Amino acid sequence: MRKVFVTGTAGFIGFHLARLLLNEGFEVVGFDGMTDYYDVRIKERRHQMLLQNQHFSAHVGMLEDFDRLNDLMLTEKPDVIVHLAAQAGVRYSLENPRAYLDANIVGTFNVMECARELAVDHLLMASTSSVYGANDEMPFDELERVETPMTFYAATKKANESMAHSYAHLWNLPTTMFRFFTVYGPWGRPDMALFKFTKGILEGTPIDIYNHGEMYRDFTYVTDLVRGIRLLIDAAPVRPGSRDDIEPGDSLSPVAPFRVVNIGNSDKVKLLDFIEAIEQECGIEARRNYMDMQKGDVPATWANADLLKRLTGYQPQTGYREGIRQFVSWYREYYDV
Ligand SMILES: C[C@H]1O[C@H](OP(=O)(O)OP(=O)(O)OC[C@H]2O[C@@H](n3cnc4c(=O)[nH]c(N)nc43)[C@H](O)[C@@H]2O)[C@@H](O)[C@@H](O)C1=O
Repeated sequence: MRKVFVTGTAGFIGFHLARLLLNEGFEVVGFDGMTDYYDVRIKERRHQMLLQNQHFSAHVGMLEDFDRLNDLMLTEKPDVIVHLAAQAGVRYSLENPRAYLDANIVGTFNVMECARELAVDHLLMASTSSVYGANDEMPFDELERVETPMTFYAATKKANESMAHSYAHLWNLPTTMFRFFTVYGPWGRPDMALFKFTKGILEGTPIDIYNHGEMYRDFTYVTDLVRGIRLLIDAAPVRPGSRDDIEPGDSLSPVAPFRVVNIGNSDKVKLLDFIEAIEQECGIEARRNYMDMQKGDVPATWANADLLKRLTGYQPQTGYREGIRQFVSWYREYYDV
């Protein structure tokens, strides 16, 4: 049985990925800092659910604590590492940039050091569509320049991509970085739009509408997203012999077994339509509070997911109405409302 070390298993995406890998017969070693950026109880519940499977083990520790992380890695000797733990969130990075520096830069460096030492078969790590920053040519594809991060969060993820490329090159470490597009679904993060809107609508409190509703996101359903990750585990990049070996449209580096891959639904949804679907699902109209654009926010994201399709044969497919239906149903059951 192959062993996968997953960081961030008490988090939203890590939880779903671990569940999928366990269902497929992998052994999963989970590592999570249980930070209190949002309600820790939901993180504990996610770990409790995973622990029902005997092939899952949960370890609590901070990425910044290299000795702890490294000791565990050396004991477990995973075949593959999927690094999802991070300080996430676009807007919080204006309030507390240091949390991003510590978790995303130092923490990711520590994971890379472990991966190098163990010479794992494949290191896969999370980046974000936020690295596309001020780019306005849509849909976003992996080959375009990403030189205009609009928040420090995006800057740390962009830095992670560069850091990882250097290690892939120097140590021949097969590395894939995912650029996620606004992921949503059951067990979602309480700081994200869908959670906040659903809560506000069900409780009858006003919800803020940024940029007067002129916002677009490529909302990606979490079950689709982790299916993409699962398939990419088996698609480790191989260092090309020369530039001519790289297929057009592939982000493979000419000098390293390294690539970045968008995982998105390839559908640009207007935020007002998204909110309307939540209202319909809840059977309650939202009290709307129109506001200006928030500092650091980007008006639109939209993924070109051709590379994911080419590498895995898979393409996310859940529409936002279905995804919202699943989320609201989970939310009502979880909070008993
Ligand atoms: C890929 C990326 O994905 C996530 O970032 P995000 O796209 O900003 O996701 P979200 O669910 O927070 O926002 C979606 C949309 O909804 C708007 N929005 C939010 N919060 C309120 C809110 O409270 N009110 C209103 N009106 N709009 C809101 C917001 O302006 C945006 O148009 C991160 O988790 C991040 O970790 C990441 O990497």
